Amino acid sequence: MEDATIHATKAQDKTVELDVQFINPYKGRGVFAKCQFGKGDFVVEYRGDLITWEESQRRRRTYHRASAVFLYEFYWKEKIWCIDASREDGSLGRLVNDDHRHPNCKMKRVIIEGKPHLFLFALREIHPGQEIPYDYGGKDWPWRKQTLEQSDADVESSDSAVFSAVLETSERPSTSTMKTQEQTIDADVESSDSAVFSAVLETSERPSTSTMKGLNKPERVCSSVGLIPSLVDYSDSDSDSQDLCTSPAQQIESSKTQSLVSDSDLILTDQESIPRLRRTKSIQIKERIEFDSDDLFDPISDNSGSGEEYIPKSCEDSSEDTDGLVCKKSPLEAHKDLQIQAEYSTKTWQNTCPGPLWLYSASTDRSKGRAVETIEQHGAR
Ligand SMILES: C[S@@+](CC[C@H](N)C(=O)[O-])C[C@H]1O[C@@H](n2cnc3c(N)ncnc32)[C@H](O)[C@@H]1O
Repeated sequence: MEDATIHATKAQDKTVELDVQFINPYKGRGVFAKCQFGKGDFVVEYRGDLITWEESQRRRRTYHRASAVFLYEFYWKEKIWCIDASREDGSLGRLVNDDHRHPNCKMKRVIIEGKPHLFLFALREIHPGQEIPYDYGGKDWPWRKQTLEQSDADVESSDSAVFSAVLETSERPSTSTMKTQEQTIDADVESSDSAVFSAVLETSERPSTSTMKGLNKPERVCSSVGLIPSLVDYSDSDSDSQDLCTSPAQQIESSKTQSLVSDSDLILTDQESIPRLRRTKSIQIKERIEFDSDDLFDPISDNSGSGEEYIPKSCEDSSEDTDGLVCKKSPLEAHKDLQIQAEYSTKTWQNTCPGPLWLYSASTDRSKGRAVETIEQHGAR
């Protein structure tokens, strides 16, 4: 634990013991052990901006989904907090991939000097050359639904543009003015081979998400398009001082015995359905400072409210982390982007990737609360 605290305090990774490697275009990069780790060893911190849940929701609405996946939500002091690791800052924790079958690490929330940190600890011995994965939780991650053969086929069918797009670093998106309303897309996305199709968006009031309590089980709208699972770990245990007496390995073992929260505890955020929540214990270290949530807002380079909409300007920006098939803007893919781009006004959008040019336009009849959207193919560029 001392090891973790030292690294967290210095905001340093174990660069001698860990390595980043490009795995494939589908999975992107991953973190690998260069040295042996023992069971219970601190491996890496999931470092980023500590923000409130409200701020994370705001960012989630403005981020491209490739960035939104780096928002890790967790429960602490009866509130949901978030570590936003979307910035490509060279830190390693953000690059650790998911493996729910054979994870060799586990994420633990650790409080150091009054602030929560997310640390990965080894669940067992990790040998040099092995990848460091942990269980992201939930069950809606797209790769978990795919067979190995499917993802291999995806990788093989990916072209060099895809390859370089994944290799490139992703940028923090600028701004967006997307509304916080649910959209139910009534379109036959299966008929995505047609050059032109239109979709009707029906708007509906979403329940207030300012508090978790009292939320009904969300309906899974847009399940065929735009489902973005989240990194979440909502533990409700803040009084874990007894954890100080146990090693991380013991804590990890004990957390495995905790019961899972039922599906009825799922909450819905603006663009996603959060997968099943997990209950884990936290570790408390020298809680000295009472944390003031006002300190947590880090506006970074965020221009929200400028009225500017986020438009992908490159292949990297428009990459789909969910399936890795970037730059192949089929109507289905473009349709997914509609959800990110959708706003209740008239607007146009076009993809910037090689291949056929897809033009998207949307206009809204505000009085009826309906948007009519069109995607049109304009041949190869
Ligand atoms: C927190 S990032 C991890 C780092 C990422 N691989 C990268 O290169 O930036 C999460 C993203 O990694 C990819 N990923 C993580 N685990 C994966 C897995 N088991 N199979 C396929 N892709 C995975 C997905 O694109 C996911 O959205």
